[in-house]
Amino acid sequence: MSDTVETAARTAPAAVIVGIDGPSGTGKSSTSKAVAAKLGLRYLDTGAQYRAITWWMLSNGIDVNDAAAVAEAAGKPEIVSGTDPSAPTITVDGADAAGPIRTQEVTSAVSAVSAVPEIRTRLTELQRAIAAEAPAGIVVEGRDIGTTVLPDADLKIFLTASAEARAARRSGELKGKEATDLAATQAALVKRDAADSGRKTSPLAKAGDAVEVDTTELTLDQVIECVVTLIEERRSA
Ligand SMILES: Nc1ncnc2c1ncn2[C@@H]1O[C@H](COP(=O)(O)OP(=O)(O)OP(=O)(O)O)[C@@H](O)[C@H]1O
Ligand SMILES: Nc1ccn([C@H]2C[C@H](O)[C@@H](COP(=O)(O)O)O2)c(=O)n1
Repeated sequence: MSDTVETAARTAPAAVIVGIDGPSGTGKSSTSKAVAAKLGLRYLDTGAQYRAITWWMLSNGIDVNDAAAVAEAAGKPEIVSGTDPSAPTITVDGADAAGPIRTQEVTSAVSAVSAVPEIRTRLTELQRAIAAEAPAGIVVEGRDIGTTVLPDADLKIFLTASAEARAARRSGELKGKEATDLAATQAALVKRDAADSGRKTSPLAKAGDAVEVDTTELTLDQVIECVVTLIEERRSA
């Protein structure tokens, strides 16, 4: 090994694996993307993968409430995630799925599809493979990253926020909506959280060794700063 290569190997920080979990609208995606971009890490949105497979089921006429039919089709679509935090991508069988996976139809169906064990096994394997290939490390966000997908992650974060704050954030994304929509948005968030927390296989849950960050009263910049500080502390420990 040349001196230069040897010095670089000694000084380059080891790959860092970060898992960020939490209920819907707590800021997982915004925080994870920004933290990964700041620290030169890859970024994986596992919710986008569950949405993508749900979109494929709906597009192929599979009844998402028929767990046996969903399980039988679980291995069929090819899901590919691009992990550049400044331009994350998701394709299904080669087609760009970034737009279609955000429709109300997919949002309403995704909890049923993601409760099917065969779906979880398939995507958990994919997520572990992506994390293992990230040279400098990766920020992976979802619902079961700390408990199931990456139980040996260097840092686990569990983001929370009040249902009111999360609904207000989501409504802010949909400018021009009436006040009554805020209540409907909150009810939909709470319903999806209950389904995600209540399923048998790898439910939404805080890992025992995760750091909980309540973002209700924090700006997004404050949450990003907090997570960056926690990662730097782990790296220097
Ligand atoms: N601390 C914060 N303060 C104010 N707004 C925030 C904060 N964190 C995130 N947001 C905003 O809240 C909305 C939801 O954030 P984001 O999509 O990151 O949440 P999420 O936890 O990934 O949600 P989901 O699980 O539904 O994908 C976005 O519009 C984002 O800009
Ligand atoms: N690790 C994960 C990530 C997501 N899901 C399911 C449950 C969510 O309601 C849905 C969509 O996720 P979002 O885009 O809102 O982050 O996907 C899961 O079960 N496990």
